[in-house]
Amino acid sequence: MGKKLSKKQESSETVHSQRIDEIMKTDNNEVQKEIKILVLGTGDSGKSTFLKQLQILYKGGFCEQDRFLYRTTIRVNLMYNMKTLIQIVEDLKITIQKRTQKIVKRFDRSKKYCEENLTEKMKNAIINLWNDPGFKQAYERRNRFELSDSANYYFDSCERIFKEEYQPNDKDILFCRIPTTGVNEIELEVNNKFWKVVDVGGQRSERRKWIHQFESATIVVYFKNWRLTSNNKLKKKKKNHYCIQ
Ligand SMILES: Nc1nc2c(ncn2[C@@H]2O[C@H](COP(=O)(O)OP(=O)(O)OP(=O)(O)O)[C@@H](O)[C@H]2O)c(=O)[nH]1
Ligand SMILES: [Mg+2]
Repeated sequence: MGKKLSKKQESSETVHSQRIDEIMKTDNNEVQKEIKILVLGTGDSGKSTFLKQLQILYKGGFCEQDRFLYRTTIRVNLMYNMKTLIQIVEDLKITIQKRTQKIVKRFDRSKKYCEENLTEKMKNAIINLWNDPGFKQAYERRNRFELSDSANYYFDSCERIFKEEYQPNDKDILFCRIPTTGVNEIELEVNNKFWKVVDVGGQRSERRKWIHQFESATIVVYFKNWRLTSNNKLKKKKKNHYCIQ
């Protein structure tokens, strides 16, 4: 009797154990299925650009609402970039044409640009200034200043960007710089696996938030800004101005 009961007990324990094994296997598979990639790096190193590329490659690109939001930023950035380039021309005392000097004097150097500054006059001013070889020379020397590497792309596209019906294409969006505050996430399903890619802000004030993201990270990817290599350190001199140490 006792022997029979023990056999029953044994088989029930085996079933129980098998069940636990199955649950653990399923749980393990679930955990393995979601891979969290934490993207770290200093500001302007290309973290958010990487997420945009993933959006294009795996999520069907950008919706109309996204494009509309980028449109305003691209236009406003374009004006700020020209304002910075004028500052570079002046600071470096680069020779520019007489006709261009007049445009510089009349250039609207607003503290805060918005869509209202997008006038025909502004568009012509940017195109004319950019056509001056002195401005191209200033752009080549931008590494001493806070001017985006993609500024030339937007200056070249000024006519198109100022058009009323302008809708940014994927390249326009990839080049658009918006410093991240907080956390951006994108979830993807690739090769039967779920990937969560987490992008954080790399500006100094944002870095204290990184610690909260490490816990469940499977992979950490660190992006490096080529401008900030040890031989090419940028030291802030005054607002918007950097110099190489
Ligand atoms: N030419 C070129 N430009 C790039 C490349 N990757 C990124 N950029 C540009 O460099 C800038 C990087 O900006 P973000 O991707 O917003 O940088 P980030 O690391 O997210 O910066 P924070 O959000 O401030 O931490 C953008 O203007 C991009 O267009 C690249 O491979 N080639
Ligand atoms: Mg970013």
